Amino acid sequence: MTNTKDRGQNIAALRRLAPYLRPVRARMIGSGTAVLASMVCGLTIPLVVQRILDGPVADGDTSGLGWLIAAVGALGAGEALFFFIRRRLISGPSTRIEAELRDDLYRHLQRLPISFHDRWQSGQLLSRAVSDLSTLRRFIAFAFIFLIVNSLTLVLGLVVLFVLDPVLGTISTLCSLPLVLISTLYESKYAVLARRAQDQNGDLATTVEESVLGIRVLKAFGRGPHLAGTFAAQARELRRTELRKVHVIGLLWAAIIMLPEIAIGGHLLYGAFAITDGTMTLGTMVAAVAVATYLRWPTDSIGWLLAESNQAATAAIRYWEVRDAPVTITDPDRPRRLPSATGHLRFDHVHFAYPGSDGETLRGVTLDVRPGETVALVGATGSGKTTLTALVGRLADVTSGRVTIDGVDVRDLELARLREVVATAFEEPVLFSASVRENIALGGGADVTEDDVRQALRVASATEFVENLPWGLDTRIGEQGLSLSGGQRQRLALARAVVGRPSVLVLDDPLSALDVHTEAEVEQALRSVLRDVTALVVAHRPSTVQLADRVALLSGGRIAAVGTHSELLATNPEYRALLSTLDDERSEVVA
Ligand SMILES: Nc1ncnc2c1ncn2[C@@H]1O[C@H](COP(=O)(O)OP(=O)(O)OP(=O)(O)O)[C@@H](O)[C@H]1O
Repeated sequence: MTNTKDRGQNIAALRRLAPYLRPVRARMIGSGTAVLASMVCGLTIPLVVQRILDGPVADGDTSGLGWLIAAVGALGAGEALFFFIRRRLISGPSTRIEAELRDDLYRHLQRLPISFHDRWQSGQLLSRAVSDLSTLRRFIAFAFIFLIVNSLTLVLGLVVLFVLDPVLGTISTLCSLPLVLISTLYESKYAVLARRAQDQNGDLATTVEESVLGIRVLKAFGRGPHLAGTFAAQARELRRTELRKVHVIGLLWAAIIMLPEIAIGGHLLYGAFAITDGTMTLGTMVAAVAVATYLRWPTDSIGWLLAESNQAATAAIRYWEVRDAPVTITDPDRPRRLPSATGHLRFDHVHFAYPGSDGETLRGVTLDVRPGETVALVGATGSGKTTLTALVGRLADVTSGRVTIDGVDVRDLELARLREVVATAFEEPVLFSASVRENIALGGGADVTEDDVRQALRVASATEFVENLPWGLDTRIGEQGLSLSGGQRQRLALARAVVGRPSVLVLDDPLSALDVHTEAEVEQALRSVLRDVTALVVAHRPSTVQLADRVALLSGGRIAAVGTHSELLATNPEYRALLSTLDDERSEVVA
């Protein structure tokens, strides 16, 4: 029952690839036909050999031998030529399909909400985007076609054997039948192991990725050997699964290899008696053995091809698991226009709960940030500041209530338009493996000019250090900008946020990695930016609070108080207490 269900699931996952195959089906059919033609050539050679043995050799008359030898040569050349044509025809389509599948996966990953990425390990996504898709390419280019062609060749070969001699045909057919039974038995076992191995590959990729990204932490805490132990254990697990796969497929192979040998043995035994009795010619027996030998590859390969197909089905299932993940943050059906945003940002009775969590993180936040105003968001750690800021650019959607810009619910705006209006700089300034210019331009869409980039650098007080980089704006910064200091990365992230001249700027503790001197510089620059935009700034330190016109205190999932820094200091004990801990942390850091 389960087998049938699994097989159904496997086939369904592979059938869903049909739209990708359709545009290249002519080439695929051409490739299949070429390989079939190649095999027909191969299968015909034994029949010519039969003619040679039963004709010129038996009669002692070599007059027609030349043509027959030429025919063998031509068939051999045809076999090779058709095989070559197959390869030429299929390599383009299979790599094209792989690229399209990969493109679509990547595009989908970009559209999936942050909640999806929170749940999924990046290594699992990586292994699906890389190794699973290579498995699918191999399947399309090879296993898929050969599974069909080899089965056809097997049937064709059996027909030839029947024509040569019905008994020989029956012997080979009887030896082929157990193949079906063995393959069915083995298939479900192998499918489970294939899935396990592919998942374990993903886990391994996650460990490698995390340890590379976190290499500083691991070194600083001397935890490298510990993680190496974890990695080795995972690698051993994977090896065990691979060995079990080899064991299962080994049994199948042993059976599959044995069957054609038994058939050949049967042919020789029967043929020897039949020739002695005079009911069979030597040429027929040699031809039959040659055909049976030729059928060894189509038969032997079935096990391997089934393994490849199984692996491909697992890869397809894993691929569709990601592609089927719903895109929950989408463009509205009827987007509203926001011609020129003034940047009036409002949170209106906003509630938010993380999927799967027991309680709400935000329980009715109402906050008004007027055009051009800067509001600092202050709250204890874990109070929901980052969560609240994520709702502005729709990195997550409110559970209830609404966030509006100039009176328009952010969910009613086209996402592209919303993200033009709203720019965010995160606490962790992630930079990409690209030039400084490209990293900054990323924040402003396609029409960012050189002047925009330079202006953004000035605002973020980054001009000087960028000019001092070996190739200035063209300097490639490493993965995550690892070759830059924390403060430099943060300033580039800031430049990236302001380059598109957004109306609403969301800054999640943008000054956390700056030293006192640089902080003062960036703060000064920020003041000038903040004059022109509406800004919501998560503040972890008193100096950031000073940048704001007003301060909002987030506590218990609500805005507990709003006022100027000095008002809140004077009137709100919770704010005072919070600020004093921030002050303490700050002085500890400075000390
Ligand atoms: N992806 C998530 N899934 C479930 N819960 C989450 C997720 N991200 C954050 N939380 C929880 O939501 C709460 C608020 O987190 P958030 O990061 O918004 O707080 P914060 O005020 O920004 O904290 P900090 O000042 O430490 O940066 C925390 O209890 C946190 O554990």
